[in-house]
Amino acid sequence: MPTFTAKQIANWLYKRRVSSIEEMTNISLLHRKQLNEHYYIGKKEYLYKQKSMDGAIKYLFSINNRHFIESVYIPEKARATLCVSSQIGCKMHCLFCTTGRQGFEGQLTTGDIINQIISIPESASLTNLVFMGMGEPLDNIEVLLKSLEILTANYGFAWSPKRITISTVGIIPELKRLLEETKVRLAISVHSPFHAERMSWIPIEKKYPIKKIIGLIQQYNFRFQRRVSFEYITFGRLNDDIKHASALFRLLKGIPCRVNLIKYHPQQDTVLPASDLKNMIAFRNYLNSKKIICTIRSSRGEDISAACGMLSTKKNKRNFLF
Ligand SMILES: C[S@@+](CC[C@H](N)C(=O)[O-])C[C@H]1O[C@@H](n2cnc3c(N)ncnc32)[C@H](O)[C@@H]1O
Ligand code: SF4
Repeated sequence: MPTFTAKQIANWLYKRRVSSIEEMTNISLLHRKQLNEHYYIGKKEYLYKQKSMDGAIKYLFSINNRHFIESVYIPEKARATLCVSSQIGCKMHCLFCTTGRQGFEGQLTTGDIINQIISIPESASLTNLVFMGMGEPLDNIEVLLKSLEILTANYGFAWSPKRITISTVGIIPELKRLLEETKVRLAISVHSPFHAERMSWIPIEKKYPIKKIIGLIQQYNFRFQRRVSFEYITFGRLNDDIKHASALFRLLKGIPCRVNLIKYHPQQDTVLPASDLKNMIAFRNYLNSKKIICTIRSSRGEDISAACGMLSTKKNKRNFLF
């Protein structure tokens, strides 16, 4: 096919967002027939949705009719964010995370990631994307990079990379690729400034310690356009005291960043205690006094198990397997 057909196809897929090759009417009949012989458009409707009292909406998608993933639409005053999944389950087994408890069931494809964005009714109103749904995005790096290209390229959605945040526990070689090959925003899940403690909650700390992750981040410039933030779940009497706040300050010293304190969303068979708001406020105030911008992130969608770390599609196998 002539080179310009690629541009036409991208236009039909990413700008017009068609559901079938037949709809690509400026491509010749012969070429549409050839395309149909080798390809299909992976646009798929969601299976089910649930709305939270706070307005967040959780969408359930089927993957190959055998697995399930969830995405969460979060409307706010001035923005509308979609929390996207990058894997079916997760291999990282973080102690506090329901997705981690589900275990790993498979990788998503680039199509599966893009489909979450284009197949929700609120797609056109989205202003931001956060890869904070199911899975560890850097553990699916090729697919992540390809998705980011489609989202930011002129031939694709042409979004500014400033509108996209990748949240990660910090897999160092892939983190380096993300930093080198894209300009998206970064959110590092820290949760403890201490090696042994972080390792007891996030097993990958053994291989990729937070100190080394910070060492890598220090090599890049976050002073201007690009932003890095650090996510910190507060667990009652475990990591929510001033000793931790001061160690976190020393760890992050010199990096222009912000810290987001996250309320712990307990799992059914909870093993960790949640923190008091009083302690979270004291922690935040300590970091603010040290000139690190720190905020307490409000939880969204907790009543429908859509808040950070609550996504799991284990139960859907019973309800939706055909
Ligand atoms: C589900 S993860 C997905 C992205 C990536 N795998 C990561 O860990 O950063 C998104 C955020 O939710 C947090 N999280 C996980 N379980 C949580 C829980 N039970 N309560 C609050 N936040 C949780 C993670 O630490 C992370 O900051
Ligand atoms: S917190 Fe992130 S990396 Fe850890 S198990 Fe959950 S999804 Fe995976």
